[in-house]
Amino acid sequence: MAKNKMRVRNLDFYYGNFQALKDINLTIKENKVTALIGPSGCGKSTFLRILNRMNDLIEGSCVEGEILLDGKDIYSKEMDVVELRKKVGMVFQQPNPFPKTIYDNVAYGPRVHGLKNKGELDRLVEESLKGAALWDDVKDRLHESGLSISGGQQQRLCIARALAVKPEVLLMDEPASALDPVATAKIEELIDILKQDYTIVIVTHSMQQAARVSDNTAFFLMGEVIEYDKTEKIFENPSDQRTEDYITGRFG
Ligand SMILES: Nc1ncnc2c1ncn2[C@@H]1O[C@H](COP(=O)(O)OP(=O)(O)OP(=O)(O)O)[C@@H](O)[C@H]1O
Repeated sequence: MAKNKMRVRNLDFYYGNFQALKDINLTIKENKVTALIGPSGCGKSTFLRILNRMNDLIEGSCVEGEILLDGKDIYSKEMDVVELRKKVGMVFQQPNPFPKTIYDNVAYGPRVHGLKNKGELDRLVEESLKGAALWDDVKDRLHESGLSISGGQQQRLCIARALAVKPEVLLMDEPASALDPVATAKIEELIDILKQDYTIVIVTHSMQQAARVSDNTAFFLMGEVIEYDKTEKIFENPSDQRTEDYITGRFG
């Protein structure tokens, strides 16, 4: 039985007066891939961002309920948000390397957290690029711009940048939707490898992708989780008619 890595209880979320998430309860299992699916605007990205408090800066937003990481409430006063984001990293839809060298992109996080030793940084950059299956592509051009490589490579660079601070959970918001099929397949293969060491939560618009990469799937609809179960169950024998309608393409 996989351990619970994150646990969400009775979560409500508001943008001002608009309630974007309603009474969400779900558990994210360690070293598994959890996919969030559902039609546009149903709250998937909002939910993902709550998991590392990326929504904190949105004026007028309000979180109610409990979100636990290893049993600790991430919204409690004692929680250090910088430490939280180190543990719970994020990769976005559009590859967004910094306009810096490949090396400096990966070294950025560790440097912010105080690592100065060149030998250690070199090792960490190599290890992170290997972890993101990018080392062989870029090992001879570490001092070229992170923007000089292909879109798929840029996305793997962003994954390497996230891995460099040694996170425990990786949040991915449609990480392959801006990529071609070959680059997408590489990201999917990588996700399969990364889950040995990390807990992954991925938002995807592609049901095929959710079916291919995830262990568990949550179906969101209008701010609610309609069904959350093992991925095979969701796709082969969903319990709720609305899930079935969505996965068979009857709406959304
Ligand atoms: N900053 C914001 N302020 C106000 N409302 C917002 C904000 N961000 C999102 N919303 C609203 O919250 C709801 C959920 O949005 P969210 O982006 O989480 O959905 P989603 O399922 O990720 O959609 P998509 O698949 O299109 O990215 C939508 O109705 C959206 O318009």
